[in-house]
Amino acid sequence: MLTTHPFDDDKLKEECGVFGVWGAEQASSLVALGLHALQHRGQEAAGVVSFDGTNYHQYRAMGHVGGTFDKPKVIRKLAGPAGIGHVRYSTTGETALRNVQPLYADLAMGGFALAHNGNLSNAMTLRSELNRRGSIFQSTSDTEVIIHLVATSQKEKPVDRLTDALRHVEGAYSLVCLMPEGLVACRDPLGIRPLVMGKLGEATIFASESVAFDVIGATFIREVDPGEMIVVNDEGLRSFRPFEPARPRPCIFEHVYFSRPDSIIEGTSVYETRKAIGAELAREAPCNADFVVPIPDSGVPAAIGFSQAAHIPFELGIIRSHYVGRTFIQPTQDVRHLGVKLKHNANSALIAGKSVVLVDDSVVRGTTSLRLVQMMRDAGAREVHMRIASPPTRHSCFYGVDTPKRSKLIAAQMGIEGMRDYIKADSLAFITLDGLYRALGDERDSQAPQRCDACFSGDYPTHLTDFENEPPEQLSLVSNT
Ligand SMILES: O=P(O)(O)OC[C@H]1O[C@H](OP(=O)(O)OP(=O)(O)O)[C@H](O)[C@@H]1O
Ligand SMILES: NC(=O)CC[C@H](N)C(=O)O
Ligand code: SF4
Ligand SMILES: [Mg+2]
Repeated sequence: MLTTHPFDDDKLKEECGVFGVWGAEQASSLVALGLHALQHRGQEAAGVVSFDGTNYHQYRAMGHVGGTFDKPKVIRKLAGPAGIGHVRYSTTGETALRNVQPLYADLAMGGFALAHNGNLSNAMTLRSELNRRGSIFQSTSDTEVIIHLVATSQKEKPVDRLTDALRHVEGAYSLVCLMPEGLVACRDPLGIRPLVMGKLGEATIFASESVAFDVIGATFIREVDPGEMIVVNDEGLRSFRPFEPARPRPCIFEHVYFSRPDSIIEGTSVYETRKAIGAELAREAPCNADFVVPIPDSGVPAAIGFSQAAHIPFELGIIRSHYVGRTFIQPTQDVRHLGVKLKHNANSALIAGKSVVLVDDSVVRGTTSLRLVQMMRDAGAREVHMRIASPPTRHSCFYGVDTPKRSKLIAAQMGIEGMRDYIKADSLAFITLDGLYRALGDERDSQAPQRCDACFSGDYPTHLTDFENEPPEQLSLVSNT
């Protein structure tokens, strides 16, 4: 059986990445490079659709970008000066070729290709209605609902049909589309998922994260604003705001874990923000230890910030193998437990006899913490403390991150002392939600939070129509942070 991660069940499964180009020679080669830089956002599958002025060309495959889109014969077939691409981690619909994006449909208005990062929280409800009215779905992904809403809209112009469609959906969407008017980029009114705009020569580019511009030498221009739709074609660029204005609620977890540290979000380096979070954590939950040890990869910047603020040396007490990517052929059940050492191993010569404070960005099921605390002890650590650079993850995400059900989130099941006991650490502390906002340069407004922080607070910024009948133990709208 193929899986996307050796410990597949234990993880927040990231989200998706989108990329779009208008006005470049062989746009698909830029799309492939951009998707490569966004690979951390989705490793299940990747796809590209290009437009040569007359025809659309498409290619989708399971697995990583490299391995498919590094082949000249694949790129050559994706002809034309415009292209969009997607890397997927599924949130609705199984991991199968029919759900791999960009989705494409020949509509009465012309070709329509769509790449979506996010998740719609009323997709099931809309799908049943559309089914009843005769729509025939080709996939099980929430994203396809948008295509049927565009197809059945009564509006004249293609872009108006898209706007009309999006007025019916709820949840999170950062989209790039190829359609008769050109390349269209759009972010939901709350701006839950990121989307940025750049330039390379005459070409206009959109991407989930700015790091994708770096790899192709493009210049960052600005973020696509929450609720903004931008249409790019040979006549130029047109921006408009077709939705009711709303107070933005961008995802706070992008800063903590999802985005690459070399990306810039909301004008700030993700790396610097993570260091600031680590420093705030050190102030809120100080700890005496010989070393600060990061849990690679994503715990590293927060650990550097913690170490600098606490004046405790930073040491690589856990070494991460670079040969365990996130695509891995799962070993047989009896050797599966050995897998943990494939990714992380103790630097025993450093650790023996020392007290360490492990710093990680988040705890989901607690598997990583449990294994690594034990690994430190096996390596002879005298004391093992654990500090986490986000508040306890107590609620599931419905906006494009594949979090486990609440019943699988360790912090939804027990308090901090219970978790400390479970992972067998000498001490355990999480940054507070207010502390996290402080590290981001804000003071959290508890009546109207400036960001989506629902996985910590339970304060979901949209209706969750499809989940209204979930049992309360799976879904709680009550804040208990
Ligand atoms: O409590 P758990 O269920 O174990 O999940 C939490 C862990 O998962 C993530 O790391 P991951 O290994 O996915 O990726 P990374 O290498 O980018 O840190 C996160 O950084 C934590 O280390
Ligand atoms: N993680 C995502 O953004 C996924 C996009 C879409 N909801 C899908 O499942 O394919
Ligand atoms: S629930 Fe959490 S991960 Fe999901 S969008 Fe909100 S803050 Fe981000
Ligand atoms: Mg990690």
